[in-house]
Amino acid sequence: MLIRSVRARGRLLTILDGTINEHSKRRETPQGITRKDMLDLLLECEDDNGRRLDKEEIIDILLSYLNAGHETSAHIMMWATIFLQAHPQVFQTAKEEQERIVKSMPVGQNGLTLKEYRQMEYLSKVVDETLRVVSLAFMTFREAKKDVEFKGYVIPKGWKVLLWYRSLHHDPENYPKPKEFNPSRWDGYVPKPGTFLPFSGGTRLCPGNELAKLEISIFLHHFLLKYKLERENPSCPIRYLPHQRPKDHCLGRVVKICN
Ligand code: HEM
Repeated sequence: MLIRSVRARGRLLTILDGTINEHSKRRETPQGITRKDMLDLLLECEDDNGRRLDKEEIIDILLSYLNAGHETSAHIMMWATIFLQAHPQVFQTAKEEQERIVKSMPVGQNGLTLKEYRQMEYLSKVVDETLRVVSLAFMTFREAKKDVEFKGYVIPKGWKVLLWYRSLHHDPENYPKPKEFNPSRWDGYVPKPGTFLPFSGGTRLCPGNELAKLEISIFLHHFLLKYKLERENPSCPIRYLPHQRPKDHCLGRVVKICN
């Protein structure tokens, strides 16, 4: 297992190394770059002393984005399809919203734009509710930079604090009947500060949070309009580590329901 993962890392490093070289060369051509992407920004950014990131540092950042941004969104997409399929009424309401959005698109428009995305009010609640119930990033650590007093206790400087997001999201005082998947609980509801942190908060807030919600919503838009999920073992037990998922990896079929 360890050897395979070291080899896989080696292959990834070769690919990313090639991509960076290619990108750097393209930046030197007369046509240069027409549109900057994340790699351009990483190649350009400097600290206060004018030092730029070296190739190894850029590769580390790209790898951390790849890890942090892939499995997370994919798992939430999977759970949203599971919940939608298990709650036909929610599925129907979300589907009708997407049908309305498609109907209101200007003739000739091919594909979704931000305008349509912003109209996905109910779907956004489906996504938030999925993030809450699943709490994929269920905990993290922080270190106290100075003595901190909290609810009559002192957390001494240097101590590590374990933040258990799932217990926040499943606290019945914040979310009545917390185990229930109920997107309508978000109707007109603004969570109290610190009670909804699927992407963490503060300076380490997930930088991919808006992108994640966008890609999950686009995926669900297409899923709702054209597909359904037929699970092989709908009551399969859940495995919680490293990420929450059915033990059978959600074995089943995604079936096309119309053209
Ligand atoms: C549903 C999807 C996602 C969830 C639930 C999620 C959740 C989180 C959480 C809770 C953290 C903070 C961890 C901590 O406080 O220690 C985090 C950090 C991070 N996430 Fe996400 N994330 C998601 C998608 C993405 C995407 C799409 C990207 C990038 C394309 C991304 C990139 C990152 C990075 C780079 C960090 C580290 C930030 C730092 O340490 O300053 N995430 N994410």
